[in-house]
Amino acid sequence: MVTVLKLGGSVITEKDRPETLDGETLAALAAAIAEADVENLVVVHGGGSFGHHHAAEHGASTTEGIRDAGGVMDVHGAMTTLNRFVLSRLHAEDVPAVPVHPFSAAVRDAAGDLTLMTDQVATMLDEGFVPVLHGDGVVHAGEGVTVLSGDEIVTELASALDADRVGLCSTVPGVLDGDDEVIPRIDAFDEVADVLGVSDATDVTGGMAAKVRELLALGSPADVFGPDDIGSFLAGEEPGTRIG
Ligand SMILES: Nc1ncnc2c1ncn2[C@@H]1O[C@H](COP(=O)(O)OP(=O)(O)OP(=O)(O)O)[C@@H](O)[C@H]1O
Ligand SMILES: C=C(C)CCOP(=O)(O)O
Repeated sequence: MVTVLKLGGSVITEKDRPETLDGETLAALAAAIAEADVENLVVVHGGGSFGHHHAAEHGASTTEGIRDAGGVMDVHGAMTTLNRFVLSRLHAEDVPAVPVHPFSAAVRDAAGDLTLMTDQVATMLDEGFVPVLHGDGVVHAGEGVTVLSGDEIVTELASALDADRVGLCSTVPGVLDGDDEVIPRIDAFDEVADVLGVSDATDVTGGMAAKVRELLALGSPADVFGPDDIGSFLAGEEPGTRIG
């Protein structure tokens, strides 16, 4: 049984303050992961105020690339810094977390289609590690380096590893309707298109609307929930919004 869990950048960082960690929330999430102790867990984290801030400054998105190495390193470097913070909080809870930097393991072709290497992730699981991937830059034929969202990594991993459970922990308790109530289930984009928006903070990968689109394309169910529900998700429940 494989579980893919994304820790949203909006949860583990202060998304409206450049390169600012939300250390307290990250520590609480790490403690919940340690306590649940699920087998075959892959963690992916988003960019928050680390990746999105630099990507926006360089005019980068999932389709618009960066062509200079300094710009690439601003984005990738900020994401590896955030990855270090995530790893160290997990290590503090004795979770056997190890890094995987997607910049060196992925490519987009000229049509924008992604190839992500996942054999190393599968072997890390077999060897008892918890691989920790993250949103990153990705070399993109004809564009230089574009942005690779953690959400896209989640769906790629879920398919490649044939994941049984997929969870996205964001800053909201689920996908919200027009009255800010959690929508329990989404089966089609059109059902919710008018309430879905981008992120409140700087975000180059499309916020909740892009997340729902990406998860519907996965073809198996995924749960979107808030930080208070991570324990419930890891215990096998279905908190928040079930998508697909
Ligand atoms: N209908 C909606 N329901 C819930 N959130 C919504 C909705 N429409 C827009 N949003 C915004 O989407 C945000 C979640 O998307 P975002 O991409 O910021 O999440 P994340 O994955 O946690 O962060 P990151 O992209 O940095 O990893 C919410 O914080 C909210 O601002
Ligand atoms: C902005 C960068 C580099 C990563 C974005 O990943 P996301 O926060 O999961 O959308």
